Amino acid sequence: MIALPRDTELMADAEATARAAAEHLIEMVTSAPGERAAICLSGGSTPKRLYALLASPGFVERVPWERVHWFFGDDRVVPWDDPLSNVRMVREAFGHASPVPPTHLHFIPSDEGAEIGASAYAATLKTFYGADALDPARPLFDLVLLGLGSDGHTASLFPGKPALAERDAWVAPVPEAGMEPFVPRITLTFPALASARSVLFLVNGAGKRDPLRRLAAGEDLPAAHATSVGRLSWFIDRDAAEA
Ligand SMILES: O=C1O[C@H](COP(=O)(O)O)[C@@H](O)[C@H](O)[C@H]1O
Repeated sequence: MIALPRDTELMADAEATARAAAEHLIEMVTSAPGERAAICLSGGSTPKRLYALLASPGFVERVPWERVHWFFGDDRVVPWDDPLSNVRMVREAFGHASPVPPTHLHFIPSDEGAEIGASAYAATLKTFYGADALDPARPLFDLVLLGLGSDGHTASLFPGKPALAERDAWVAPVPEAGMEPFVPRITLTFPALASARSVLFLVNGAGKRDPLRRLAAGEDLPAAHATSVGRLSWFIDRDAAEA
C-alpha cells in the first residue's frame, strides 16, 4: 500500500468513492451557513459517476437544488459541446432531466480566449461572493472537488506553469496546458480553491498510483500545494492505493 495523504478515506472501488463523495456533498450543502450553497466541480473522468449519482433516485431528492450553485474549478477553452469540455461532461452526467436550475450552473466562458474568460469568471465569482477579497472566515465555497492528474496536476494547475504561483487572482489563464491535447485552459488558483469549508480530492484507479507515490515521496507536485481554510481530505480507492 502506498503511504497515503493525511485525512484519507480508503474506498473499496470507484463506486464507493462516488457514493461517499455524494454523501459528503449533501452534508456540505445541507450544513451551508448561508441561504445559498456553493460547490466547485472538478473535471476529467473521475467525478462523472458522482454527478450522475446526484441526479439519480436515492440522492436527487436529498439535494436542496434550489439552494445550490455549481461552479467549475477549471476547463479547456473549447466550445461547451466539445468532447474535451468539462461543461459537456457535467451536463451529460446530470442528464437531460437535470435537476440543476439553469441559472445555478456557472460555466467558465470559453468563447473569447483564456485571458478574457479568466477575468470574466473571476468577476462571476466575486459577484456571487459579494466582495473582491477572500475572507478566510467566510469561505467562497462549501465544497471544492479536486482530481489528481497522472502528472500531479490538479484543476488546471500544471507542473512548472506560472498559474501555480498566482497568489492574487482568483482565476488564471493557462495558455499552454501541460498535457495532451494541448488546448488552452482556465483554472481557479490555489487561493480561490482553498477558500472552502471542505476541499476533497477524488482519486480512483491504477493510473493514479504513480502521482500518489510521488506525493508520498514528497515530490513538489501541484496537488501537494492544495490547501483549505476548512478541511482538506482525500477519498482514494484501493486500486489507486496499491503499491
Ligand atoms: O485535466 C483534468 O484532469 C484532472 C484529473 O482528471 P481525471 O480524468 O484523471 O479524473 C481533473 O481533476 C481536472 O479538472 C481536469 O480538467
